[in-house]
This record gives sequence, structure tokens and C-alpha cells, in this order.
Amino acid sequence: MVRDDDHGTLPLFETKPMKGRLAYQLYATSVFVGIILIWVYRYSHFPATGDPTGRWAWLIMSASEFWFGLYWVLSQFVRWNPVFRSTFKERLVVLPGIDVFVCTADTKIEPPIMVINTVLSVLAYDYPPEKINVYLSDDDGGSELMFYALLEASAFAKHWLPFCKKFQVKTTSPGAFFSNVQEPDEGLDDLQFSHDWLVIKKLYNQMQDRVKTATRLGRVSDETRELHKGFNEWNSNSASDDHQAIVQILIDGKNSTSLDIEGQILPKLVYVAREKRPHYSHNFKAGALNTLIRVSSVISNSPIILTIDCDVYSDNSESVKDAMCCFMDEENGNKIAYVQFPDSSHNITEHDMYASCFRVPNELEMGGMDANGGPCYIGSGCFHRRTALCGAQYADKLKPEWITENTRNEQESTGVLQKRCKSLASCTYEKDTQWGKEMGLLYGFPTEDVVTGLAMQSRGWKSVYLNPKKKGFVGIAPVTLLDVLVQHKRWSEGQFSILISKCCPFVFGYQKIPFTLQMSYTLYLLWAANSLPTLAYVTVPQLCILKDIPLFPKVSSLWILPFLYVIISQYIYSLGEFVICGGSVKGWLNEQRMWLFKRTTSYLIAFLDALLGQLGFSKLGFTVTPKVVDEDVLQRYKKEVMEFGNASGMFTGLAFIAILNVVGLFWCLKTLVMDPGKCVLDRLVLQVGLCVVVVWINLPVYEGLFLRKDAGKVPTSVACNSVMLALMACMFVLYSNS
Ligand SMILES: O=c1ccn([C@@H]2O[C@H](COP(=O)(O)OP(=O)(O)O[C@H]3O[C@H](CO)[C@@H](O)[C@H](O)[C@H]3O)[C@@H](O)[C@H]2O)c(=O)[nH]1
Ligand SMILES: [Mn+2]
Repeated sequence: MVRDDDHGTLPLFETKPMKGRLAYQLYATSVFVGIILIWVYRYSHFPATGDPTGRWAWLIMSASEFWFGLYWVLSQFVRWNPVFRSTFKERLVVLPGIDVFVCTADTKIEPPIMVINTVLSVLAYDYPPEKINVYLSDDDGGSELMFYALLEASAFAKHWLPFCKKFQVKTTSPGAFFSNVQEPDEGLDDLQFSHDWLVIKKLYNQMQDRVKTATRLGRVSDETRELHKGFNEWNSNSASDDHQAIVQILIDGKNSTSLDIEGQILPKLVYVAREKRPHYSHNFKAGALNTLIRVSSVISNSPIILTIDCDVYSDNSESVKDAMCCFMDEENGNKIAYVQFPDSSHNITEHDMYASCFRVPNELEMGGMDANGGPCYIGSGCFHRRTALCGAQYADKLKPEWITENTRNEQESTGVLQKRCKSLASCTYEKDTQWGKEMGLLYGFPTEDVVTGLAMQSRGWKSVYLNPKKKGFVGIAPVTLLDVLVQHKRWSEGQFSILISKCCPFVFGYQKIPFTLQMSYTLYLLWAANSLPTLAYVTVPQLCILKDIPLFPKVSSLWILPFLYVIISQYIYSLGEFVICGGSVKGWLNEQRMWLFKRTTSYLIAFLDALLGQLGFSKLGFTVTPKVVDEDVLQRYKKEVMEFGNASGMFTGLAFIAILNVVGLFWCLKTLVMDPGKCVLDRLVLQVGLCVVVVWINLPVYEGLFLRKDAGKVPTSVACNSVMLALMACMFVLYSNS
């Protein structure tokens, strides 16, 4: 650390509160008053007599609104007082070593060429190469494809790293770099750059062709297999769920083969495929990461660990230094367990049709969590303190050791070392140990990340959120509606099962983390629980229109005011918040649609699955999100045309709701025309308004149901089922007694 004689030690990062919070706090208080008035209205206007259907409906509406009110209160905890951090990289003097963990699981939906781009992007960090160690975990270890691709990457790195260094390239994923930076053609200064650019681009293309060809063929040629003895680890019996442990150090960082073309040392690069056997539970990504923690502890044992997914490349070569500023800060660094960067994607379309940007959480809510004790860990783009990740309690007095020793014996040959690592990657190694419980990533949840972050905070550590202008990490967002819904099912199920397990923030974090942080976590852990009230809100009032049962105050009643105030002001606020965070109005509308879609499908299934799981009836799974799709699907995605081309039950649910709301709207118009004396608009105005909003949100669904002809339309079977279900529900309500 820099010693400044006048000021003592200068801080390496600073924290700034968000401006204009008082105005927000006043506004939020007014909304809260509105919410209370709504609750009062529900309670005081309960229809004590009359139609039991009406009473049930009223009860359901009251419960839903009570829930939404409480959820709104929760959402204030991440909005009340967000903070933002910035770093002073130039003040850094000590640079600790770092181990980077990249996980991949399936060569079919996670193409090796994408994975090695991610690996190359971190190899080329603007950081001393002897301090970088990159580990790739291949959970598809039955095939040698990924190993082959990594071998190609290790050769290409010898050209790529000097190039990045020479021209201070920030986007160090070659694929992304060559698609962003077109060949420079002007200016004498650029002569050298143009020349090198062409040379490297050619090398990259050749490598890409070779890797893609092998991927397409699904195997590696015999000549290629001769190139490296590591290929001998695979034999004809290897299957992705049945193979021995494989550890191959591709770049050792010690000998003459670990130099780049300019004679500079290269970072270490290690391929790891943990042992897999049928009938053993492998604990998905959490298990993969724990294996890497152990293997890396023998080879490099760096004090800092970065975890990223195979599609998430580094887009800012300075992120390591940014993160180190937090850890190394004299005053506050000591208590930080992890530094989380936001999740962003490079394939988002203009208006973000599937709301994959997480705009408001990234730009605002994570800062709110940071103020409350630290952001949650979201799996990718997160730097950890090794000891904290391995289960250490935070201890005030303990000074961290930045220069750590690994257990590697200098005389030990690579072969012997690899063998030692293999035993750490075996199926049985974790038996009767604390791995997955007290040590490393926690097992038993589809969102191992969130629960592990919470565990670290509950051991007394803090975390920090860094969101510099130039994004640190960029991944791939799913490009079909079903993939998005399935991903959200995994997340919301994982989150909800944390809440109903012993890892709940109120139990796990009891007296360990601040109350405000417990509440912030709860906001996300309760995603799934939003499904029931939302489902009620888009079905019950609609069905009640058919029976002419009013569920909201009349236009002529003063009680309508709190409803209007809360609804309108919250919509305007949410739009404003979204736009300030960098979104468009259409993007916001898309977000509202996805919000409805997720709550009525993914979250509902997740809610039920999590409960069943808690009771021991359902087994844990992890559906890996596809990172590649067919060309015509991709074209539709680029044109922002929704993809329904799958006979999924989730789509039946969506279409059912869409149709029900149209029926409600028509019924109301029918009464208006045929029975003007009934004053439907006065009595049912909010209900009708609700139908209008839901219908409007669902316009793409009707299009997919009735108008489109392409392969992405709603399949006929889904359309028939949903229409039938909706009509049945209406009939049932219309012709039931009372
Ligand atoms: O058995 C498995 C399954 C997955 N993965 C890897 O885990 C990562 C995340 O999987 P993905 O399908 O891309 O899930 P996402 O929904 O995109 O991932 C988010 O959510 C996960 C938790 O649900 C976190 O682990 C991730 O970091 C976070 O980006 C990928 O690199 C996979 O290769 C494995 O290594 N082994
Ligand atoms: Mn992903």
C-alpha cells in the first residue's frame, strides 16, 4: 500500500451514497399510506352477506393485496439508501495471486469455442501473468473435445496475450474483440496494429475452424491425439456420467514451453474433469467448483478466487485490479469475503424482449444490498477470498496472508502432481467431510451461489458490489421464451428453497447479518411465492366480471383514490426508475410482460417444486441453459418476435390467462351494450381496467395463438388446450349455483 506521509495510508476504494434519496423516501412513505388505506378498505368492506362466491373472491383479493403490500415493503429495503463503490487502481502496490475457475458442462449447448474464448479472456488480464492461474472444470468430461479446444487455446494464447498487452486491449475475448473491432485502415500510427491485427485474426480463424470442425464431428482426429499425451486419459468407455478423474496442466508456468512468442511467462492453465460415476450425486456446479478449490489449492493456492461461467467472458482487463482494491484496502478490506460484479449479456436485443438485462437490480438494488451488508453472490463475475469460501469465520484480528504457499514440491514432476490432484477430484473424496456443508460451495440448492454467499456473510464476512462503467463480465442471455422461463424456474425454486430450509437468512443469519440484509435477501427468496397472488389477480376479478361481482371500489367512491394513487404512481415510478437505469419505454413494457409470464408459470412451478422438495418428494436438478440455438430461432430473437414454438405446459398456462382476460373484457362490453342500466363501468371499472392491461400485455400471445404462421407460433395443441380450459373455467363460473 502507498504510504502518504501526510495522510497515512490512502484508501483503495471509496463508497458514495445515491443522491436524492430523501425525495424518494418521502414518496415511498406516501405510497405506504396508500397501501394501508387499501388494506383498510378490504377489511372494512368485506361483503358479510350475499353471494358466497363474492365473499371468497373478496377474501382472495384481500390476501393478494396484503401480500403485494408486504412485498412492496420488502422492496424498499434495497431502495432506501443504495451505495456505489469506486476504486483507485493506481494506488495498488501489492498484487496477490488469483485462481480463475471456469465451469462448463455440456459441449452440445455450450460450444467449446465459446468456452475457450472465456478462458482466453481471463488469461489476458492486465495483471502479472505469473500470478494468474486458470482452471477449467469440464462436467462433460466423457469426451475429449473440450480438452482439445483448451489445448488449442493454450497455443493461441502465446500470440494473443502479447497482442493484448502491446495494444492494451480491454476486450480480451478474441471472438468478441474481432467482432467488435473491425480492421483499422487509417492512420500511420495504426500500421503496426493493422499488421498484427491481421496476423492474429488469421490465427484465430484457423483455430476456430479446427475447433468447430472437431465439435461438429464430435471427435478428435487420431493425428491430433498424437499431439498431447493427455488424450490418453480418454478411452472408448468414457461417458460423461462415467469416467475417471482427469487433471491436465496445459501450461505449467515454469518451463520453456510456458513462454509466449515474446518470451514472457504465461499464466498457468489447468484442465479438470472430476470423476463421475452413475449412482453418485455430483452436486452440479457446486460440486464442480469444490473440486476446483481443492485441485487449485495444490497447484497454485492463490488467496483470491474468481468464479465465472463458461459463457461469461471478461470484457474489462482491469477488473482483477478493481477487485483487489477492495480486498487490499487497509481499513475495510479485511472483512470482505467477496466482490461481486453485475451479470450482463452481450446478446440483448434493443428492447430486451425477455427482460434479461436485470437493469434495475444491477444498477440500483445490488447497491442497496451493498449498503445493508453486501450483495448476494450471483455465481459469475465474483472474486472470493479463498479462506472465506472455504468456510473460515471472519476474525477481527487476523491479518490476511497475501503471499500463500501451495503444497507443491518444486522437485515434483508434473505427472506426479497431476496424480495427486486426481485423488482430490474423485467421487468419494468428499464422503464424510464438510465439503458442501461447512466448506466451499453449499450443496442441495439449485442456486448454490446465493446460499453460499449468505453462508459467508453469516460467518461474519461482508461483501462488496462493483459496477464500473466498462462492464467486467459479459455472458449470454437465453434467446427463447421457454429457456428464460426454465432458467427462472431454477432460480426461483433455488431461492425459495433457501427460505424454507435451515439456511433461511433469519435462521442462518440470526444475529450475524443485519436485519436490513435479511429483508433484502427475502425480497429475492420470495420470488416464487409471488406466483399465487399474481395468479389470483389475473383470474379472479376476470371471472367475477362474468358474475357481475364487483371487487374494487366504485368510481363514485372516495375509496378508489388509494387504489388509483398506488397503481398509477408506482407505474410511473417504476418506468422512471427503469429509464434512469438506462432502459427504454418499450423495454419497460417488455419487462412488465415478462414479470407476468414468470410469475404465472416459472414461479408457480418452482413454488410447488420447492415445497415438494422440502417434503422429500422431488429430486434436485439443474437444467443447463442452452447457449446456442437454430438459426431461424435466432433470427426471430433478433427481430424481437416471441418464441412459443414448444408444446410446453407453461405456454398453455400463459395462453389460458390471456384468453380469460379477453373473455372478461368482451363480457363487460356485452353488458355495456345490452344492459346499459347496469352501470358496469361505475361498478367494475378497476376490474375492466385490469383486463385491459392484461390483454395489452398479452398482445404477443394472441398473435402467437391466432395470427402467426412461423415455427415460433404457439403450437396448435397448446392453443386448443388453453382455449378449452379457459372456456371451461368461464362456463363453470357462469353456471355454478349461487
Ligand atoms: O452440472 C453442472 C451444471 C452446470 N454447470 C455450469 O454452471 C454454469 C451455469 O449454468 P447455466 O446453465 O449457464 O445457468 P445460468 O442460469 O445461466 O446461471 C446462473 O445461475 C446459476 C445458479 O442457478 C449460477 O450457478 C450461475 O453462475 C448463474 O450465472 C455453466 O457454466 C455450466 O457449465 C456445471 O458446471 N455443472
Ligand atoms: Mn449462464
